Order: sequence, then structure tokens, then C-alpha cells
Amino acid sequence: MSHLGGGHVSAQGPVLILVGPPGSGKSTVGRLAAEHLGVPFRDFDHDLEHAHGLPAGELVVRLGRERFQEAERELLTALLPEFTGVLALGGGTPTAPGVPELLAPFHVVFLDVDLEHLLRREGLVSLHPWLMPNPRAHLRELLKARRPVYTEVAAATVPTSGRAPAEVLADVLATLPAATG
Ligand SMILES: Nc1ncnc2c1ncn2[C@@H]1O[C@H](COP(=O)(O)OP(=O)(O)O)[C@@H](O)[C@H]1O
Ligand SMILES: O=C(O)C1=C[C@@H](OP(=O)(O)O)[C@@H](O)[C@H](O)C1
Ligand SMILES: [Mg+2]
Repeated sequence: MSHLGGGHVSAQGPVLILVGPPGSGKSTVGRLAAEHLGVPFRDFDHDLEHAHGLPAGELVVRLGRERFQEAERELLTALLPEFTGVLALGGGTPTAPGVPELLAPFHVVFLDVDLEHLLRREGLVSLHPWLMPNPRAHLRELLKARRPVYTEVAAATVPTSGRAPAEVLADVLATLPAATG
């Protein structure tokens, strides 16, 4: 259970927010969850791309991590009050300064994955050029550093290693408060 969120789910804003490392399945499962719930789906990486004119993975390289995170916080601040569907965040978004506080009123679920399964996920390096030159070492450190942050902002953690998106979806839906689940 999140210390920041404390289970206070806001009536306004996204009904569900997915967090987790790149390749954990936030976009895939988020889309399925929105379909199941009959609400709109929003991929935060696409919002960033739309606002800044470059795919999120390239934007990290172009702006550097600090300015990328400022851009993320700014966009998220604008989006949260006006979007009521399912939101898949970027993998690094919860680690941007100020973002855990922004997420606190909402129902956040952490999609967890272990390193070996993550490395097998399709398109990982081409979508995330900043993982080069050693994606394995980079992801190992990234998981170690970020797991506490994901856990802190989320009300629930759903394991995804070796599990199909439909199985993950069922677990995610089961975490929702009764009125929306
Ligand atoms: N549970 C899963 N098992 C295997 N592959 C998955 C799973 N979830 C997603 N994928 C695949 O992994 C890749 C990354 O998924 P994506 O949803 O884009 O992750 P994220 O948005 O968290 O970066 C995609 O090729 C997707 O089809
Ligand atoms: O983990 C990260 O730092 C990032 C993850 C990406 O999103 P996905 O997790 O949806 O791939 C994207 O926002 C950007 O490349 C940075
Ligand atoms: Mg994604």
C-alpha cells in the first residue's frame, strides 16, 4: 500500500494509472484495461511526443534526463485534472521530482518484471536508445533504483514475468475499487 496515496482515490482524474519499468507492459495492459472498462486510453509517451515533436525515447537523449523530467511533470500536471480514463505513464515518470505527489490522489498499479523477462520483451532497445551501450547493466541498475519508487506510488503491484497480458489485466482489474472494477 502506498504511503503517499494512502488509498484516497480521487473522484476526478484517471480511473487507473499504470507505472513500471520500460517494457513492463503499461501501454499494452493499459489499452486492454481501458477497453474492458469502456473508458478512453491515454499513453503518456504519445502525449510527450505530440507536445515535443519527438518519440519519448529520443526526447530523453535530446533533452537530457533533467529537462525531460521537467517536461514530464509539466505535461502530467495539465493532464491529470482533465483525463478520466486509463493512463499508461512513461517508465521514468514516477521518478521525476514532484510526480509522486501528483499521483497520490489516484489509483496507481505497478507492473513488475524481472530482468531476464524484460530483456526478452520485443523492441526494448530500439524504443529506448538511452539504454545503450549496455542495456542489461543499465536495466539492472534501473530496476534496483526504481522499484522502491514504483512501490511507493502504487496501491498494488502486479507481477508480469512469464505471464500473458490477459493474465496481468485480470489482476490489475481486481485491484480497482468496486464501483469501477
Ligand atoms: N505480459 C507480457 N508478456 C510478454 N510480452 C509483453 C507483455 N506485456 C507487453 N509485452 C510486449 O513487450 C513490449 C513492451 O510492452 P509495452 O506495453 O510497450 O511496455 P511499456 O509501455 O511498459 O514500455 C511490447 O512488444 C509488448 O507486446
Ligand atoms: O523508463 C524510462 O526512463 C523511459 C521510458 C519510456 O516509456 P515506456 O516505459 O512506456 O517505454 C519513455 O518515457 C522514455 O523512453 C523514458
Ligand atoms: Mg509505454
